[in-house]
Amino acid sequence: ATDAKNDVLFQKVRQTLSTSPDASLKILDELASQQTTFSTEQKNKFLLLRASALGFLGKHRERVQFVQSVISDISDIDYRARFLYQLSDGYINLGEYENALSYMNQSIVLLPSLKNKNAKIDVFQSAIVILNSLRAYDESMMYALRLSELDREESPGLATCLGIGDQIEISFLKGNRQKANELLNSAIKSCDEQQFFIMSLLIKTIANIDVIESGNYALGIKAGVSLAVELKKSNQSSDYLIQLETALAKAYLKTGDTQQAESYGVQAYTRAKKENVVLLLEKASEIMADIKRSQGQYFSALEYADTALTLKNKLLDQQLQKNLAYQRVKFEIQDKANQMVLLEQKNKILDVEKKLEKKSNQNLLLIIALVLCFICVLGVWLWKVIRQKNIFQRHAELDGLTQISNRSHFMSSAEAGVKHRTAAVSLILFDMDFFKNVNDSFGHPTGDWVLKNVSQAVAGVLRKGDVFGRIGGEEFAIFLPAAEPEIGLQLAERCRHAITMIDTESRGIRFPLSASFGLATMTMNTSGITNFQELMQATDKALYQSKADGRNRVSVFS
Ligand SMILES: Nc1nc2c(ncn2[C@@H]2O[C@H](COP(=O)(O)OP(=O)(O)OP(=O)(O)O)[C@@H](O)[C@H]2O)c(=O)[nH]1
Repeated sequence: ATDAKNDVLFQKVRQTLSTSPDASLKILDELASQQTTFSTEQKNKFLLLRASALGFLGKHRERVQFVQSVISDISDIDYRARFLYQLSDGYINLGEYENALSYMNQSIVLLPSLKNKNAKIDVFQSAIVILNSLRAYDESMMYALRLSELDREESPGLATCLGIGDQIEISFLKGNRQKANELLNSAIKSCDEQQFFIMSLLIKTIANIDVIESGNYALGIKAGVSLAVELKKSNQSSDYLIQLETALAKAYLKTGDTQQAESYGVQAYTRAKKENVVLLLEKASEIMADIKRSQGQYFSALEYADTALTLKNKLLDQQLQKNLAYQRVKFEIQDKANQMVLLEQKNKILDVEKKLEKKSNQNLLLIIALVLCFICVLGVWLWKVIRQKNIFQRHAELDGLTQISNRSHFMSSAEAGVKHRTAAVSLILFDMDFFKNVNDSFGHPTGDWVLKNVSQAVAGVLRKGDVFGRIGGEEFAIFLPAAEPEIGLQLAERCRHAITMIDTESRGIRFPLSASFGLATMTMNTSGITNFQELMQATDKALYQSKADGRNRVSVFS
C-alpha cells in the first residue's frame, strides 16, 4: 500500500515540477521520511525528481552539489545517464561550460549501453540543447540525426518527432532556411501521428517566427496570433512563446499597428524577465525600444535600449566564454562522439551475432523436430504394415467358421511336429456323428452353430501346445506332441465327453451330439509308423473303426 501511495506522490511531483517546483519539493520532503522503504527504482526516481525540482527553482549550485553527492551510488545505467544530464544542465546555468561539456561527454559514451529508449532520447536531447547554446551546430545536428534514427527498427515514435523537430530548429539557427522548410511537413506529420501535438505546435511556432524574420509580416501575424493562443493554453514552453510574442511585436510594428506591437512586446518582455532568460530579454528589450521610439516616447525607448545594451554585453561575454570552453574541449567532444559510434557498432555486431546464433539454433531444432516427425511417421507406418501382415497371416491359417487352424495350417504344423519330435507323438481324428441329420432337421445355421460349439468345447480340454484343426466339413484333427498312447486316449475321451455335454437348448430344441474318434501314436521306435502320412492313415483307420462299431467312441490304432 505504501508503495502505491509513494508512486502516486511521485506522479504528482512530476506533474507539478515545471509549474510549481516549490510544491514539488515540499512533496519530496514529505516522501524523504520513507526513503528507507523505497525500492532501488523508487529511490532513483526520488533523487532525480529532487534534482529536477532544484533546477526548475533555479537553485543550480545546490542542484549540482546534490547530484555530485549521490551519483556514485547510482548503478542503474539509464538513471546514471539522466543524473549526468542534471549535472551538465546545472553547470550550463552556472556558466561553467567546461564542466557541463565534460558531463555531457560522459553521458554520450553511455548511449550505446542504455536499455531504456526514453533515457537515450533524454541524452540526445540534452546534448542537442547544450551544443546549440554553444553554437556547435554541426555537432548538435549529428545528434539530432541520430535521435531521429532511434526509431529506425520500429515505427516512427517520439524519437522521430523530436529528432526532425531538432533538425528544423538547428537549420534555422544555422540560417539554413531551405533545409528547415523542406523538413517541416514530415516533422509535423510524424509528431501529429504520434499525438505529440505540443511538438507540432513548437515546430509550427519556430517556422512562423522565421516567416516574420524573413519579412513576411502579414502572413506571420495571421498564423502567429492563433499559435500564441495555443502556446499559452499549453503553458509548457514559455521560451518559444516569448520568441513568438517578440516576433509578433516586430511584425505589428513593421505593419504600422503600434498598439498591437506594444501589447505583444510588453507580454514578451514581462515573461522573459520572469523567466530570467538573458537572450530573450535582450531581444524583447530591443523591440520595445523600437516600439517606444515609433510612439514618440523617447525616454522610455532610451530605457529599453539601455537595458538591451547591457544585456547584449552580458550575452557577448557569455558567448565568448562558451566559445572558449567549447574550443578547449572540442577535441574531447569529437573523440567521445567517435567512441559512441564505435561502441554502437560493436553492440550492433554483437546483436547480429546473437541473432545468427539464435537462428542457427532454431534451424537445428527444426531439423531435429523434422527427423523426429519422420521417425514417428515411419514407425507408425511400419507398425501398421507388420500388424496388417500378422492379420493376413492369421487369416490364412485360421478356419473362418470355427477360428481354429484350417486344414493346410494344421497339416504343415503337425508334419513339422512329427519331424522335430523328441518323444512319442499322437494324432486324434474325429468326425461328427449323423451330422447330415442336424443340418436336415434344424437347418444349416444350426449345423454351423454346432461346429463352432464343438470347436470351443474341445479346445477347452486340450493341453497348451496341442494343435487343433478343422480338416474337413465336420471332421477335426488334434496333434498331440509328447503324448504316449495312454495320454492320447485320455485326451480323446475327454474331448468325446465334452462334445456329448454340449447343451443345444439355446437353439430352441434339445438334441444329442456326439463324435467318433480315432487315435494313433508314433513312438521314437522306427519299427512302426515312420512318417506323418502313415500316422494320418493309421488314425483314419481307427476313426473308421469307431464309426463301424456304432459311433460315439474312441478307437486306438493297433
Ligand atoms: N452346417 C454345415 N454343414 C456342413 C458343413 N460341412 C459339411 N457339412 C455337412 O456335413 C454332412 C456330412 O454328412 P455325412 O458325410 O453324410 O456324414 P454324417 O451325416 O455325419 O454321418 P456319419 O459321418 O456317417 O455319422 C453333410 O450333410 C454336409 O453338408 C458346414 O460347414 N456346415
